[in-house]
Amino acid sequence: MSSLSSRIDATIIDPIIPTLGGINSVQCVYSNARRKKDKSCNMITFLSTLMFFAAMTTVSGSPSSIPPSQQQQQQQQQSTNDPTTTQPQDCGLYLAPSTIPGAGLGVFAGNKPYKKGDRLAPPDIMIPAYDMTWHNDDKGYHFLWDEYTWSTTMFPDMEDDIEDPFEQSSIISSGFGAAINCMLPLVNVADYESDGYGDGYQLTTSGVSSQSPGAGAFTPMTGRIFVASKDIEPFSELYADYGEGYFSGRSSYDSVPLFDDYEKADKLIGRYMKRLEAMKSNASIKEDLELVDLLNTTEFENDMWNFMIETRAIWRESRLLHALPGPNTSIPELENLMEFGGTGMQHYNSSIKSQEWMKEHGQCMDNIHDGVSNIPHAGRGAFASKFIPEGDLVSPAPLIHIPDRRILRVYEDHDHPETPHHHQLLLNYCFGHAESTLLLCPYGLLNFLINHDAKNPNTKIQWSKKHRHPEWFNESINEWGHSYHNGLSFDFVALRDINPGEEITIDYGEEWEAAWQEHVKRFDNPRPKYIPAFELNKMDDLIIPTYFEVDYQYENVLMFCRQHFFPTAFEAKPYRFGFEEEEDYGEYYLCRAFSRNETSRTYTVEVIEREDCANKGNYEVVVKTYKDTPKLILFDIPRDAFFFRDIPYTRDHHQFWSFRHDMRIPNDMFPDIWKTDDVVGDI
Ligand SMILES: C[S@@+](CC[C@H](N)C(=O)[O-])C[C@H]1O[C@@H](n2cnc3c(N)ncnc32)[C@H](O)[C@@H]1O
Repeated sequence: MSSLSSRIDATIIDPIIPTLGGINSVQCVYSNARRKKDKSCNMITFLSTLMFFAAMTTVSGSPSSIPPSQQQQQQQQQSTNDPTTTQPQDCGLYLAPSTIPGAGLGVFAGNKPYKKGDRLAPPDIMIPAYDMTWHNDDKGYHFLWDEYTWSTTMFPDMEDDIEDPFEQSSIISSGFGAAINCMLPLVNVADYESDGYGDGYQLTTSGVSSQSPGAGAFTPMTGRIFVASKDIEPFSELYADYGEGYFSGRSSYDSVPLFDDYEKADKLIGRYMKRLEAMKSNASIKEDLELVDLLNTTEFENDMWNFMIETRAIWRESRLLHALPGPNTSIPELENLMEFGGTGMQHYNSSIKSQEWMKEHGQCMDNIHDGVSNIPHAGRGAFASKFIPEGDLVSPAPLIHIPDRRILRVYEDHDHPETPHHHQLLLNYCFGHAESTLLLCPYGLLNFLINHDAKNPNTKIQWSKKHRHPEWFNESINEWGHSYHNGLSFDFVALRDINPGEEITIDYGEEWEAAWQEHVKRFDNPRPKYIPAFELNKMDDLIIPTYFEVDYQYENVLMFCRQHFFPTAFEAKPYRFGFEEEEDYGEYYLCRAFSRNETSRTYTVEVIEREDCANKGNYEVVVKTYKDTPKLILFDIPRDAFFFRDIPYTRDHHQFWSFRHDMRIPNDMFPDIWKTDDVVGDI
């Protein structure tokens, strides 16, 4: 299996907005110097230019460099005080402003250190957004979620979800996966499965069968687990690896340094420091005593460095220049950084916050854990992990905005765009209002899992006090709805004391409740015998029906027989599934059970192929032969030999009858200015 970094091509963070000084400050950096203002300014500008280009063009040699600044050291000392005794509360993970400039919020370790391999959070559920381009009539569209989603190539179970998942789908990994930022050299979080830690992902109906009105109304994909890929100090920012492709493939990240840029930056600093030394000891300069004095000041060294750094204002897209430490970095600081591991480490110390900082800026994210809901038909749910007093934060929830919910419409054909057949599953995980096209979808740990209780909810949503863009409350959706970063947040807040283990519920609103009741009333069990393949595979004692009893290989599910039960030489086309390293990897053949021996629980099996019947919309079964025999028939085949796969687009959430409705934002919370004339009638 390839590495995580090469397989991810998408996720998260808001565009990094480099914070650059203006060009004027570059031109005369020494204007405040006490002596020889004009001469020194010109001289330094000239020398700097020479040195900068000399360093840039002759980058070579090995890195060495920067030490933590004094401020960073203080902060580090604070954060390494005994965390178990000094923390205000026991919290494993925080949401707080990211260390990365312009990246919005990030996820931070709580008051305890994590060891390499430790699990960091409850598993993420994963929501597929499929065929978005096709359903939007192949037009370009704005979808902020694209910045927060992961490539489906990460998730083997997506293979059977739609026909071409790798091209057409992306996965919303709604908890950690959506909240965590990436700083390539400081990645400290790994994906449990993809990075070889084991087998986290799973498909599950969470106890809701396909015969329930809840079937297909929530995602079957869960179990994405994140672990520490190195030891992590308390209050450190957590960084996952989005892969270099994420940054190189998006113009808004043109200035984000890649690994290679940090290496070049290290070499550049090495050359720069050598040149500076050489200049100071230059024989002709040595004769000018006043200039020698000047050159030996820290001020001069800082200004030289600033001259180089502030050229970022000209070469805004230089990843290399952005890999260099910021303005006013002194020579001893550069030396220290190089010793500390090079430019890639420059934000290491600033990524570790103090307890006081976290108390002021952070919101605890780990008050809840996941499980199967107690509510009939509801799927999974969120449960209190600790006692949460009335009025306290249950969970912080940054919001991804979708200015026009019609983007989530799903069609069978495009002839009548005003009457969609269905909606993307994501709709069920977002909040809306009857008089607006706007949807606000919360992310953050397990917020997606909070279920509805109309009568006795223990939690409510309220606007957070920590919005990135509070001004949006006074602006119409047209003014901010297309911003390519998020700006609003909810807090889920306890309506009463909540005991550990209690399921967290909110009221989704009267319209949701009415729609659900109507759905339950009308639900007519459209697939009475259907069981998804991923459930059949888990049933060790499954009695395989023969094709005289049921036709499930023609509808919704395909049945395969594992190769090692077969004679070696015959002509049927084998299928290969999954990744080579996986236990199940191997050759499979489509097959069907012909008869069953009830005593030995073994089967007589025919190997088949399915052939598309043109224009008939179904398949014909061709029975395969072996050498000169008319059919390939195998005897005494045990249950273990059978393996099921879902036919694309047949899982419950693709069924047009599966329930769709957004959760509702209460009227008294919804600003009038966000109401739209163009109200969407269908939901
Ligand atoms: C925000 S999601 C909640 C998480 C969801 N239970 C899951 O397993 O992913 C909202 C969806 O959960 C289900 N749900 C939540 N509350 C429910 C309830 N009281 N009764 C039935 N289904 C419910 C519905 O399918 C709804 O569309």
